[in-house]
Amino acid sequence: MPQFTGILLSGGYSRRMGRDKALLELGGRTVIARLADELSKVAAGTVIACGEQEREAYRFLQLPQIIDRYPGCGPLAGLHAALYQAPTEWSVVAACDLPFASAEFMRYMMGSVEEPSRELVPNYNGDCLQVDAVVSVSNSGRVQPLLGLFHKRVLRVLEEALQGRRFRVMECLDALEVLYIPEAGFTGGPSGPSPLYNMNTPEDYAAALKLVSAPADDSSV
Ligand SMILES: Nc1nc2c(ncn2[C@@H]2O[C@H](COP(=O)(O)OP(=O)(O)OP(=O)(O)O)[C@@H](O)[C@H]2O)c(=O)[nH]1
Repeated sequence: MPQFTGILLSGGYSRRMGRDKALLELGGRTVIARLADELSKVAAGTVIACGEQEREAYRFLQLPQIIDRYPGCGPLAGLHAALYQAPTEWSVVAACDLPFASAEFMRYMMGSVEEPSRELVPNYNGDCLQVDAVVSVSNSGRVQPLLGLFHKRVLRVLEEALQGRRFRVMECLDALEVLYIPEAGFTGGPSGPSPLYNMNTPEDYAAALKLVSAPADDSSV
């Protein structure tokens, strides 16, 4: 299994939430602290990818902060800056709007790049291609690139997109060899909220609070 750098994506404006999503509390911890804990279970080291303006607010985590090289350009810029600095070839990224992203789910994705030979997947011609990224797909069929694994070789595509002011992560995926990992195949974690639960609005936060306070599903009762 290759080593991974953990990237905690936590810049941006949280416009829809109206306040910093990363600092919202869920189950007695801030979202960013929850995710830092999960990443620490699977990554060789974790960095916070944020803008200059978030530096102070996240200092309490005592993690290295990687500041966007393209400020104000969204998640793609955070991913780009952190991959650029990452000491490992592969990184695992989790965004602060996915508060239930779990180490178990990250391990499940990592299984797909466990052995170097498995980095090669046959395409429709039967040729073997080298995987550049592994991204998750929710049960509703939504691709979620901000819980995924990225190899440093994607930097060229990311850099070109940022230079060309094309800021959509999904658009970059089109230029990469991507392995899509369905949430549906994930059976490894404790029952609970979906690791791909997406939290962007106050309503999403209210629903997330209910999810953490819901009693654990115990089928033995
Ligand atoms: N490093 C970095 N991370 C970002 C940036 N913009 C967004 N993110 C992170 O990427 C994830 C997805 O962000 P979005 O929901 O698309 O954007 P947002 O700015 O957080 O929220 P909205 O303003 O409501 O769109 C979140 O975890 C953000 O913390 C950015 O410019 N730099």
